Amino acid sequence: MTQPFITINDTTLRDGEQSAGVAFSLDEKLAIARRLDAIGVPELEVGIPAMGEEERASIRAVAGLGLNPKLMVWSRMHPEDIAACRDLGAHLVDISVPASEQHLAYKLKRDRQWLLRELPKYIGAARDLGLDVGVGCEDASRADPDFLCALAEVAERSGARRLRFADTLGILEPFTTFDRIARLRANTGLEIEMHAHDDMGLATANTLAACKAGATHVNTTVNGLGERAGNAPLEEVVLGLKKLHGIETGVELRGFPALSALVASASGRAVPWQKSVVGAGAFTHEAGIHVDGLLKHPDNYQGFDPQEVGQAHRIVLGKHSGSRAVQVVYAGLGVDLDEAQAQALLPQVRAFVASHKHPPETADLIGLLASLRSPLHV
Ligand SMILES: CC(=O)SCCNC(=O)CCNC(=O)[C@H](O)C(C)(C)COP(=O)(O)OP(=O)(O)OC[C@H]1O[C@@H](n2cnc3c(N)ncnc32)[C@H](O)[C@@H]1OP(=O)(O)O
Ligand SMILES: O=C(O)CCC(=O)C(=O)O
Repeated sequence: MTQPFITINDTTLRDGEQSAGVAFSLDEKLAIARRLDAIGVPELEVGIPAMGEEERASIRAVAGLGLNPKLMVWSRMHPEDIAACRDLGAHLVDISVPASEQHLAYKLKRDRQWLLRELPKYIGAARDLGLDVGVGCEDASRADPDFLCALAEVAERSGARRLRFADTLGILEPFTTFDRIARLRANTGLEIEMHAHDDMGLATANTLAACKAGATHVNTTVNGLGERAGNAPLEEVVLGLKKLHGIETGVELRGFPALSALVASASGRAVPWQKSVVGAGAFTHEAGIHVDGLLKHPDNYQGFDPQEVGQAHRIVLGKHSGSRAVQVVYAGLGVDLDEAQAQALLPQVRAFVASHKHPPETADLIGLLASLRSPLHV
């Protein structure tokens, strides 16, 4: 079943900040929230009130911005945690419940009956605070699917509106994700929110599969920040939904470079060069055949136009360059080279990259040309 629209619930400010060693300042949180709003992200998970007054103050401050996104906070099944969500300006609370036997028995030392019995009172307490409720099924991927359906039934009956399916350990693959979400979809009227982790590099694939199976909401983080290997990256999920499934999110893709740079700086976690969509290398070309093909027609070597995500193709010279690329790069410097001159430069470009391990910059290119034109090379 395909949804025409999926609601992005971005958790950069909650799970993203749980990335080991990351701690946003208040100003950074506000700047990230503003920019997520500016590109049209409709929901933000903004923190954990039980962490203390500083965290609550930051949640109030985000709420005080009066932005468009609905704000969600995260809570354990603790009366004090729920009480800490009072008057923060949040709209929703995700009440996290251990859904697997592993977590029930070895984390909380409880059993299924306890959870089914206790859950309604926490949902009721949160509803009494005027909050909408999502039930966050932690470790849902290892939970008994029948038990998840039972949890969904109790949650729905008790006034929750959403069930979060968390692949807490990032152990699912897309086919299983599809089956698990489709089964839930067939058994509950609740909104279903997919929360994926990238331990096996499948967070985006699992998120897209969940959407195909009937999930209505998905969690993302900018640059894929988050616990361990991170969460499903916002930029990949929005692009994948649009390009692969024709599903809209209302998120403006061209805003990604600035958002990515902001979160990289605030988190102290550089974006990997090869990172899809937002990495510096994601649209950089060196190989001669690719550059030649790209120049003849962009669609020869692009799956989508980089301008759609606020980026542009960049051509650099290197070990795998061909003469066409040499001519184009030098033309960019105002130097016209004929085919023979370009061919003559290729060995020098190769030698440069072999010794420097990076493409020649403008000054290097001028130097290479000068040495070619020096008497030694005539
Ligand atoms: C998979 C996820 O991302 S879940 C979100 C995890 N995020 C975080 O942990 C970040 C914020 N956490 C914190 O600041 C702190 O851990 C706090 C304030 C929440 C709690 O701190 P402390 O009271 O010192 O507890 P501590 O962190 O050592 O242990 C966690 C406690 O929560 C309990 N707990 C864990 N999940 C739940 C839950 N869903 N419902 C109720 N209790 C839970 C654990 O069993 C443990 O309690 P115990 O010591 O009685 O066994
Ligand atoms: O309990 C939840 O809401 C999910 C928490 C989470 O971040 C996870 O399980 O990875």
